[in-house]
Amino acid sequence: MAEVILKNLTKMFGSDVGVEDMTMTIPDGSFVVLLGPTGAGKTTTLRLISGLETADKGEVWIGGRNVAGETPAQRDVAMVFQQYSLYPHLSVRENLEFPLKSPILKTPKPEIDRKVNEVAEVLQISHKLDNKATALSGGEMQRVSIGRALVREPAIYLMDEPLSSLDAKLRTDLRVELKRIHASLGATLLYVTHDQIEAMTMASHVGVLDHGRLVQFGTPREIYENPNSLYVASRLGQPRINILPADLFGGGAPSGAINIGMRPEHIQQGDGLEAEVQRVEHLGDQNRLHLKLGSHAITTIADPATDYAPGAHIKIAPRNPLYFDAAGNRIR
Ligand SMILES: Nc1ncnc2c1ncn2[C@@H]1O[C@H](COP(=O)(O)OP(=O)(O)OP(=O)(O)O)[C@@H](O)[C@H]1O
Repeated sequence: MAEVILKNLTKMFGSDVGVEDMTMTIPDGSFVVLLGPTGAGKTTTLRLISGLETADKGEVWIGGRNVAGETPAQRDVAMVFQQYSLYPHLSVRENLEFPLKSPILKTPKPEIDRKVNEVAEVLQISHKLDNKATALSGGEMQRVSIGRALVREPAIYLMDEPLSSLDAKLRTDLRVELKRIHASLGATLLYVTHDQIEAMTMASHVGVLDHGRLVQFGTPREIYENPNSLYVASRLGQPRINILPADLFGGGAPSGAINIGMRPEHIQQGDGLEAEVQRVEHLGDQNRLHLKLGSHAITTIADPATDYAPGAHIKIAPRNPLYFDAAGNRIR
């Protein structure tokens, strides 16, 4: 496995920004998750690393090598797409064997069998090994395409929302498996997802993209607790952070603050301003309260034993709030 470094990488599509001046180090053995809304440049970043796309400017370094001019095969990356990409005329086993049969790798047959069986087991598709790839459900096909990446030990795995087409149970299982595979292989992974839980549970580092630019890079905890902008603060956290006028709760806001940001769990109850409960969601382990404070909607959480009903009044005050200036930059 290898460290991957992007230096001032830029890719334009006509006047549309794909990736702009991106500099990022993906440490050897890390699990980096890219977050950002649609069009932020996540897929383009993966395609530039894999060599499926050529940069206008900047460099990609894999394992200490500038890979400019190398083909995707020479770069030794394994890519998993959101949509499965299998050879329909081959069986599941043949699809899984395919990457190992590459003339560059020259993998011995017993090693191929061992790898294929092991990966099939992890992905719960052992009983389908002799099926034609087309005789599978969508979820099974996606597992085979993940398997085709996992049989190899490339410099880096590049995964573009690989679990998004799977059902909730399988997603949870595979999340755990991917994390285990990452730990046991010491693999380097760059992973794109829109799923908060995937990002928070799997990532060693999170990179947040905005219009092709990397706007913050850090551990999931750093990104969650110490976002450098309102944009980054809004990318993690479900329910989302509450963004309100900075002076809503009276003094205390630093000069230049326009907005106060309060995560749902950072609202103290029993003190402060009176809000009205609009709606309560009972989630089992917690109650989610939707409040109205003047004209503002606020979401917070409460102990599952509480029995607030719509119309009830509750006093709230910020605890460890974040403050942002007019441009959305964090000021405290
Ligand atoms: N082949 C292409 N031709 C033209 N424009 C492209 C091409 N690929 C990407 N783009 C543009 O580049 C920008 C970044 O796209 P990209 O697919 O990298 O975003 P993304 O963050 O992966 O989005 P999503 O979450 O929807 O997959 C978008 O504005 C997109 O329209």
